[in-house]
Amino acid sequence: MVLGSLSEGIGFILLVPLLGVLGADGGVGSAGTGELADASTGGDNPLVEMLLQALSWLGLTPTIGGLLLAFLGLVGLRALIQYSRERLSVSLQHRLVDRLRLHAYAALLGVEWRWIAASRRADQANLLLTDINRVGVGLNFGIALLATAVTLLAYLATAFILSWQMSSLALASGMLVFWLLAGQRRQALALGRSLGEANRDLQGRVQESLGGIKLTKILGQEERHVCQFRQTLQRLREQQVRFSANTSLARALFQVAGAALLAAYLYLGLVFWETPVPELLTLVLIFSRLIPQLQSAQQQFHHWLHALPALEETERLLGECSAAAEPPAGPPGPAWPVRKAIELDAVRLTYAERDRPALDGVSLRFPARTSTAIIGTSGAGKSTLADVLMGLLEPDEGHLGVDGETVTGQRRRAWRRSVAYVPQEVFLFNDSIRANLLWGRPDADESELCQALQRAAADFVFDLPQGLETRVGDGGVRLSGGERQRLALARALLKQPSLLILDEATSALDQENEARVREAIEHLHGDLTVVLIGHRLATLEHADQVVVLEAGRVAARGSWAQVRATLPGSADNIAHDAS
Ligand SMILES: Nc1ncnc2c1ncn2[C@@H]1O[C@H](COP(=O)(O)OP(=O)(O)OP(=O)(O)O)[C@@H](O)[C@H]1O
Repeated sequence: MVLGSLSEGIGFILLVPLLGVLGADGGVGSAGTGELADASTGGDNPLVEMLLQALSWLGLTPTIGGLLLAFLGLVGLRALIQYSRERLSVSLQHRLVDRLRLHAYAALLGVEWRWIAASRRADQANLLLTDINRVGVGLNFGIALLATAVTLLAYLATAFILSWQMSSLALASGMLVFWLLAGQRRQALALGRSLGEANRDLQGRVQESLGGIKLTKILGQEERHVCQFRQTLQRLREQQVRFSANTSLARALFQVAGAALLAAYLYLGLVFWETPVPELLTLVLIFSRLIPQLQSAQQQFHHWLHALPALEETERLLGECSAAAEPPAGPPGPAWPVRKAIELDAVRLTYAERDRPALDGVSLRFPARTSTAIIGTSGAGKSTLADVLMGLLEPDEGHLGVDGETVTGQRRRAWRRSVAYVPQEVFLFNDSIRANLLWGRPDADESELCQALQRAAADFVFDLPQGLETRVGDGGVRLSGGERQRLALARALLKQPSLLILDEATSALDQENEARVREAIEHLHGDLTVVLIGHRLATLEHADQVVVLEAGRVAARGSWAQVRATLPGSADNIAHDAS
């Protein structure tokens, strides 16, 4: 950067003797040889003298041809340096973007579930896809600004050596123009903020409308979505157009101010200070380069300020992620077997911005290798209980324990490796059935995959033309709800968990398949601990223990017969609702 600016400064100083030849001697110095007449070439400027001496020391005769060659060489050197700087800057930008993206992605995955559940997915997607990219672009402008600033310094230093009066005037005027454009810069910052909001809106809109596209079609609301999308796009476009107008206006103001300054310098130099023509022409040349440089600096600063809100937003979200980060996972260890029981001891948990606790002093015991059914009205706290049981949520009070060991901090992540969970809304990756199953256990072989499918009553896979290689589509859209649930159960079983939680996981099954899955679950009896949430009556009757939750509290507990006796009528109603 410094070398490039130096070459530029020296190059312009070399123009002084050249212009001296043309201006003062009216042509070449020594006829025929192209050598310069010594006194007139450098004027009385010590720096020019020094440069000429350095050239002759290098064995180069200060001829017009020699000086022009040296000038060309310096311009070439500067072009090479600029080319390398730009390449370096772009590669730095991409490396920063990739590293920041990876860091943010890992940070988002490592954050507490409570934070994830409370935050907006669109903001996280916007961080990863748009904001971090803007940070990279901002960095590129920042580096360019630094390079321009160094070049500007070199220009100024050269100009000061040639004529300190004009240089001071130029510097003062440049600072004045810069100060006058402060409003434009404030606007660039504000527009950068609004662009961030518009991007987040767009991200949210796209995610929501594509996620709910089926509902949109059923409700016949396509036009409404298009209209909302158009409004969001319009808002985004407005921000971009306003920023572009703001940048163009700043550039135009600079151009006018630059031309006015140049005219003023010429006038003052010629009429008042009687500056020698070669120096004046060099100064004109320098200033005609100085003004575009100042203009570039202003534009780069503008773009940097416009990208700054993205950096602030990235910092804010990463700060939140690090404040809400789960303790580190620790090295992967062996499966965590349950020998005696999983226990909840006086667990209390309240979600943010909620007055009422979702779980209020829940104490339960899940003996190893038995099944427990949890039922309760909607909002009673069943899913929250499941999240605590699998170590996803840390209770505010009380604790989760396995065989007497408290599962907290780092141990929560270790425990989760031994837990499998099948929710009502199954998630499948847009990949083959095989790839989806292998998420359960990456090293499972063919016979283990087949066995898991059999156990989960998912043998429909073998009748598909492409079998395990069948692609399931976005979220498994190419399969029926029941097929998705059975695949998710097969994936859970492949994990060979110590605790299997089925959260309304057979809701989409017909009676025949539900009976087959129930049979599969019954076969698991004695192998692993099973927790069934909100299941059908037939399942409840076979569970070793039934727990009824009411408003976050345990209302009844025992065998299905005991629970019915404790809560006559209401237990039946709840079970009926779940069916
Ligand atoms: N992420 C969350 N943020 C704030 N409140 C929540 C959150 N998740 C659940 N709740 C609240 O906690 C309470 C318990 O919810 P939970 O989902 O555990 O109930 P549930 O018994 O599983 O209900 P359902 O049978 O309808 O799924 C409810 O009042 C619910 O509104």
